[in-house]
Amino acid sequence: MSSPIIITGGAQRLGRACALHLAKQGYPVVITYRSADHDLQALQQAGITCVQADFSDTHGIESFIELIKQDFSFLRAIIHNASTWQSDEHAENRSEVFDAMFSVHAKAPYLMNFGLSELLLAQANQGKRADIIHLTDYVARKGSRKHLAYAASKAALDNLTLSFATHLAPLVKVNSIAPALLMFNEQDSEQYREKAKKKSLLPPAPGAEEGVKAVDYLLNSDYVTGQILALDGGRHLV
Ligand SMILES: NC(=O)C1=CN([C@@H]2O[C@H](COP(=O)(O)OP(=O)(O)OC[C@H]3O[C@@H](n4cnc5c(N)ncnc54)[C@H](OP(=O)(O)O)[C@@H]3O)[C@@H](O)[C@H]2O)C=CC1
Ligand SMILES: Nc1nc2c(c(=O)[nH]1)N=C([C@H](O)[C@@H](O)CO)CN2
Repeated sequence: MSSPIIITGGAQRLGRACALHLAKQGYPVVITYRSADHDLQALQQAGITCVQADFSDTHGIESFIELIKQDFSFLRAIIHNASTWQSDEHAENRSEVFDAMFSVHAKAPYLMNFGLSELLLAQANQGKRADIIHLTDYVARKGSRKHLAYAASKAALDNLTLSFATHLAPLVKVNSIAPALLMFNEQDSEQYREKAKKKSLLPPAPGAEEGVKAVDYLLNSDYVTGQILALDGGRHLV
């Protein structure tokens, strides 16, 4: 029996696609969800364990860590996918936006990686692969005009990739996947979608499958760690 893979924020979009794909490969998958308005039944029917968790504060993060440590002795991987794309542009309380961005994108991965490292190392000490994957963002290295705290928090997460890769080597690989526009949101206007086409060399919004392929590549590698895998359609050259 394989050890479980944790995917935070796995009830929709990229996290959901990864969870269904990895469950189909035979991994036990544990996803976290924050709000109840998701189709969890389809995930549960696929054999995926769904755990309610909110990483907006330290108590929520530490409660989740304790729950996982109670239920499991080994972990195959942790995929830190949970995220909120919050703008600062019209924020009434920028302090709250900053804290929210850094809690989910940096503090949660930081505390979970330390809190659950024993389970990853136990997996590796059996001679099996163990991985941490941080979902970051192209804007971590470019900055953003409308999502400043978001971009800064994703940059912090990319830096944690470098530190944890060293901290957990050679037993656990730690990498980032840094997408640019992978998927549109339902509310994105036609004008926004058209404008997006000019921002990358390749057609934008390839869909969640592009992220799933990147996760598969990293999980199956034996020589990639401390890397930031850009999925940006050549945006950095535009
Ligand atoms: N989509 C894209 O084009 C791009 C995505 N990325 C990154 O890739 C990853 C996946 O993107 P995408 O699928 O669009 O992500 P989503 O915006 O769909 O968010 C994924 C999940 O994160 C959960 N979440 C948000 N905040 C919290 C929190 N405080 N505690 C716990 N869970 C939380 C949400 O739960 P709930 O719905 O229950 O609130 C949501 O279901 C993200 O890290 C994102 O930043 C980077 C660049 C481009
Ligand atoms: N948590 C999320 N992060 C991001 C999203 C999203 O929908 N949820 N979307 C983007 C955009 O696609 C952006 O890359 C467009 O330039 C960024 N991050």
